[in-house]
Amino acid sequence: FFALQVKIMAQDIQVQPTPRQITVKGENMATPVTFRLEGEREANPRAVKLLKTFLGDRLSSKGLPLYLGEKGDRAVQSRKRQIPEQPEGYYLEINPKGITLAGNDERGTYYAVRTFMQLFRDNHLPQVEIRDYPDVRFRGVVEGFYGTPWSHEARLRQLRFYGENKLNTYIYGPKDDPYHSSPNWRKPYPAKDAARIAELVKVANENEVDFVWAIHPGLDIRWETSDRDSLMAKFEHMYDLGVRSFAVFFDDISGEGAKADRQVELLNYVDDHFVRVKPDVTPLIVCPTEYNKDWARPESGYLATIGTKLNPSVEVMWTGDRVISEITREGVEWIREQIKRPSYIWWNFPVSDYVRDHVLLGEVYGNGKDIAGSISGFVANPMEWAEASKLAIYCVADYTWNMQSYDRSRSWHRAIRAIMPENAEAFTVFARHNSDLGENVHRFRREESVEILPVAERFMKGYQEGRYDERDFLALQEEFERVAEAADLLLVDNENEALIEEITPWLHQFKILGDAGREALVMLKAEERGDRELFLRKYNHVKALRKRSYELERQFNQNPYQPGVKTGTTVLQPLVLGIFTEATERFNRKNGMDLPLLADYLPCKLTTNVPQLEHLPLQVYPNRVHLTPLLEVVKWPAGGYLQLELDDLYRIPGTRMNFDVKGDLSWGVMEVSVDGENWQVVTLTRDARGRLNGKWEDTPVKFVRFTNSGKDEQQVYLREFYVVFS
Ligand SMILES: CNC(=O)C[C@@H]1[C@H](O)[C@H](O)[C@@H](CO)N1CCCc1ccc(F)cc1
Repeated sequence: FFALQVKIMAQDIQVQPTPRQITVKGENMATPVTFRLEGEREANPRAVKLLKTFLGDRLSSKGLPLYLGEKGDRAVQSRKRQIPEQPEGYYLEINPKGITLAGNDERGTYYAVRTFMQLFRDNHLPQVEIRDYPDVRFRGVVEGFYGTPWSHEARLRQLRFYGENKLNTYIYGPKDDPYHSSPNWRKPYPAKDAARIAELVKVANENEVDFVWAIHPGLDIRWETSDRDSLMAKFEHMYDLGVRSFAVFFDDISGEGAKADRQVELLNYVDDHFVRVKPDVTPLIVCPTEYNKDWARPESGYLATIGTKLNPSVEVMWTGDRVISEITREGVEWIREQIKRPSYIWWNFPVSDYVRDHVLLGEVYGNGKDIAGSISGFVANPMEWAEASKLAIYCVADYTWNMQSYDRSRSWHRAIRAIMPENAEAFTVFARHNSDLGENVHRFRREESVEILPVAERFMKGYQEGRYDERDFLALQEEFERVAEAADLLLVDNENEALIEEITPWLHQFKILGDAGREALVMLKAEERGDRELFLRKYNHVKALRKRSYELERQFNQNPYQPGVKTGTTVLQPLVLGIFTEATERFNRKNGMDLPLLADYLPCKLTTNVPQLEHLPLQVYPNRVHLTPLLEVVKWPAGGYLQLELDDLYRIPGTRMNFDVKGDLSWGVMEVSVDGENWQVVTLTRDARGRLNGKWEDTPVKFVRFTNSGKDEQQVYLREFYVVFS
C-alpha cells in the first residue's frame, strides 16, 4: 500500500519540465518558517541570487539547513555520489533534517533551485529525492524568421521564460535585421542597438541562457580576407558587448556564398582564430546552405565537405527531412552519417512566416522520442508573435528535457495554464481552433479542432441527408457559444497584455466566427420551421458578419505575403459556411428565392510546370489575385510557365511582377488569352525598382501567363506577382 501511495504522491508533484526521477521519501512536512543557507560563497552566484530572492526574509542563521552548491563544493560534499554526472544534472533532497540543492555543474545548481521553487508550498514541502538531467545538451529558441523581429521587451520576457523552463539557448538571428544579414553584417550595431544586445546578454546570463549571436553573410560575402576580417571584427564587436556564443548562418542563399569549401575555410578560420583562442566562448554553430534532406544534393558534395573538412567542434544545424518537418530517428541518423557528428536541430515550428495570416497555438507533436542520442541541440524557430510562441516553446522545453516522459496533451495544457492562468479555459478554446496552417507552400499541416471535428462531420452528413442528431446540433451550438465567450473574455484579459495585444485581430475574427456559427444554426432551425421572417433576419446577420470578417482581413496584419487574419480555417469556418449554404439553398428552393450564397470570392486557378510554384496558395481579392511570394530562390527552367485562369472574362488594367533580378529580363514573356489557345503578348515595362509592369487594356481575357522563353534556367526571387482585373 505504501509503495502505491508513494507512487500517487510522486505523480501529483508538479515540476516543469518533468524531472527524470522523483522518489517520495515520506509524508509531506510542514514548511519551515526559516532556512539557513549553507554554501553561498562557493555556489553558482546566479543560483544563490535566485534562491535568496525567492526565500526573501525566510532566510535566517537559525532556520532549517539548506545546502547549496556544485559537485566538489564543501556544502554538498556529503551528497557528492548522488549527483548525476550529466551536464546540467542536479540532485535535490528535502527532508526534516535539511534540504540539499546540488548541481553537477553551475547550471545544474541553478536548475535545482528552479525545481525547489516549484515544489515550495506555503504550508507544506514534499519529502523527496530528485535526480534529474536533460536529454538534449542545447535546448531553446532560434529567432530566425522572416518578418518583424521581436521587440527588445519581448526578448527580455522570453529570456526569463527560458530560465523558468530550463531552456539554455537563445540564438539571435532575425532574417530581417540588417546588422545580422545584408547589407550591414559587416558594420557594428549603432549605440542604441548595441546597448540593447548588452542588456539581453546580461539577462540571459542571469537566467542561465546562452545568448548566441548569429551572422548571415552569405547573400553578398566575397571570399577574400577583407570580408573574413569584417566578420572577425563584427564578432569581436559582439564579444565586447558580452556575447560568448556565436553562429554563422548560410541558409537561403545561392551563388558564391553557397560554396561549401569556401564556407568551411571561413568557419575553420573563425573557429581556430576566435572561438578556440578565447577562454570563455562556447562551440561555434553553423546553419548550412543544404539545411534539410529535401535540398541535400549528394552530387554537390556539400554535406560531405562539411562532414569531412569542418572542424569537429563546430555544431551543424539541420531542419530535418524538409524545410518544415517532424524530426525522426531515421532522419537524424541519416544526417549524422553525412556530417560526421550529431546534428543541432533547427525546428521550423511554430514559425509562421509562410502562413502569416495564421497563429499556430496547437500541440507540439510528431518528433521522435528516440532522437536524443543523435542530436546535440534542438531549438525552435518561433512566430513573429513572441508571447503566442510561448505555448510551443514551453512544450519544446518539456520535450527536450525529458523525451521519454513527454506527453503532448499534458504539456500543452500545462503551457496554457502557465501562460494564461486566469483565463486558461478561454485560451484553451481559442488555441484548439487556431492551430492548423491551411494550404501552404511547404504542405506542412497541424491538427485543429480535434474534439469537435467528428461531431461537425456527423452533423453535416446528417443535415444533408435530411436527418441529424439533435444532440450533435446542441453540441455545435455549445461550441460556438464557447468560441464567442472565449473571444470576449480574452479581449478584456489583463493578465498577459502583451499576448492579448498580439492576438487581438484573431480574437475579433474568433468572436465573429462564434456569432456566425450560432446564427447559422438559428437559420437552419428557422428554415425547418418555415419561419421566413426569422430566416431572413439571420441570413442578413450572417452576411453582415462575413463582411465584417472580410474587412478585418483587409485592416489587420497587412504584409506582402499572407495578409489578413485567419481563424478556425480547417473545421469551424467550413462548418459555418456549410450550414449557411445548405440552409439558404433549401430556403431558396422552398420559397422560389435566389438569395446569393456566400461563395468565396472569385476562384482563380493556377497551373505551372515550375516545381516550386506548384502548390503556391493564391491571395484572392474582389479585383486582384496575388501569388504568395516565396522567400527562397525559385529555379525557373527554360520553357517554365505560370498560368492564371480567371473564372470569367475580365479586362486586365495591370499586372506586376517583381523577381528581384538585377540582370536582364528579356527571357520573360507575359501573354493573355480568351480561350487558352490563342495568346497575345503583353508589353512589359520595368520601373525604377526593377519590377515588371504590364497592362492589357484591349479585349477582356480569361487567361494570363508568364513564361521563361529563354534557353537557360533562371534563378529568381518571387517577391511579388499579381494581376489586377476589372
Ligand atoms: C534553417 N533556415 C531556414 O529554415 C530558413 C528560413 C527562415 O528561417 C524561415 O523562418 C524558415 C521558414 O519559413 N525557413 C524557410 C526559408 C524559406 C524557404 C521557403 C521555401 C523553400 F522551398 C525554401 C526556403
